[in-house]
Amino acid sequence: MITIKEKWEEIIQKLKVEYFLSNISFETWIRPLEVYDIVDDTLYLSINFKASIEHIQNKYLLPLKVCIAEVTGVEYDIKFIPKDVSQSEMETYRPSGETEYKEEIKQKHKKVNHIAEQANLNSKYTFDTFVVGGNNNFAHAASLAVAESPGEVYNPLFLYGGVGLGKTHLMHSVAHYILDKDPSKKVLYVTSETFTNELIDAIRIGKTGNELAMTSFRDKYRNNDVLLIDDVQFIIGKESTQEEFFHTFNHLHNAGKQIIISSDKPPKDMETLEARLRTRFEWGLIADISAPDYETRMAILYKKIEIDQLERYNIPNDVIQYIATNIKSNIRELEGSLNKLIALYRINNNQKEIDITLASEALKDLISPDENRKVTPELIIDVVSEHFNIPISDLKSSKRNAEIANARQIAMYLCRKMTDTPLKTIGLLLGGRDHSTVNHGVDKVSNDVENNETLSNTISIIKKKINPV
Ligand SMILES: Nc1ncnc2c1ncn2[C@@H]1O[C@H](COP(=O)(O)OP(=O)(O)OP(=O)(O)O)[C@@H](O)[C@H]1O
Repeated sequence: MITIKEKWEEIIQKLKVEYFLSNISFETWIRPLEVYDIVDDTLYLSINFKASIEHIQNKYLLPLKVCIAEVTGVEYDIKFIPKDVSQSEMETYRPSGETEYKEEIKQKHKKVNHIAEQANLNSKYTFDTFVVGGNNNFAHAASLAVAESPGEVYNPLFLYGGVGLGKTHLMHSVAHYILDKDPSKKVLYVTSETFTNELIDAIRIGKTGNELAMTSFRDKYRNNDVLLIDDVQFIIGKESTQEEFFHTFNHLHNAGKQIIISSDKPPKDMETLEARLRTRFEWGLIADISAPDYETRMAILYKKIEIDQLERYNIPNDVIQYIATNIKSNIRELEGSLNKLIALYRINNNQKEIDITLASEALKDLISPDENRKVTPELIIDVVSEHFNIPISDLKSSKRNAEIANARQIAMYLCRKMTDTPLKTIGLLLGGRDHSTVNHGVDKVSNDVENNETLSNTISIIKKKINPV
């Protein structure tokens, strides 16, 4: 309590700076807040007017939580109460009974988690797990503003930046935040690949006389309060997809629904994007995410250690610094190297110490950001695994279920088409398969790709991920 009171000025000044509060907002809403009491993990803040509670709750609850946690190191639940509340009234603001309260929260979480899953959201991608640094603070503040007032402030919100820098993480954070506040909101996250493939299917089925296919496609995408489209660069050059997306966009925008888009570049640099879509993308706010600086990389590594409970490995500081120094331009790789380090340590039955030597072994296959990305079979297998969200170990295993077998054959096909690697070597890299199995896989995908437009779309997207140039 004393710490919070002592640090209160520091906390609210941090909030003002980091969340770009105007003087007026700061003086009206934040300055009058006072620390009233702390009970267990709940911090009670008093407010001048009862009527302002809802507004402050909606606008400033999360920023306050974040700043208090950053300054004091403690995450509190926050409750706002009117300034002149009496002790007996105070009880009405407290949770009625600890057990019922916890049960209520648990049930709410369960319900929201289920809704988030249906919206295709990754439960790990929230504002709480997102590290804010100089590279992303503008995008973060914009995302938070959209999360607080969807459809009202920046519409669309267009996030762009290089591979693995947190665009998807931020989009999902906004969606989780909105659902947490109001689980009745309809939220949908899709990649532009899914949008394109579903459109291709709807058109194909429509041609067989089934008119409902297109209607249900449109219902799915237009009947939302928040639509998130990831990696929109992959719809470029596909006329019918751009056309349909244009109408989806207009429909949602006219209805005041929030659209969030991510891309690897800003609209002005998307050369073959139709002009009418480009202008629309520029209507709202465009925010970029760049590569993180050293301090942010360190903070991300520490956050990951905390979230994945890796403290028990006692990873020395110089090892963490070594990773942060060497992996500079892709946060996915930053996280990957930490995972690889732990995997190496465990493979060696915890015999080898976690030190710089082990770390350099873990990092040796990672592409140096300064070098041009060389297309190797290893890289292809990596990208395919990530694209289909299937672990590399499954691609190499003897598992034969359709999803895995399909991804494995696509990896074979791409290794053959994009590199000079002999069939035998591809087979070895994919779990010791013989060259005739690889040959069969390559032939199968080569044939299917001729007749299957969704497969062809998927493969062209994976190719761009492997070699963006
Ligand atoms: N600021 C951050 N704090 C914590 N984790 C982060 C941050 N930025 C990215 N990450 C993590 O890095 C990984 C890659 O991020 P994400 O998938 O959001 O990148 P992306 O920009 O969407 O990449 P792509 O261009 O490949 O779609 C994720 O695991 C994400 O949680």
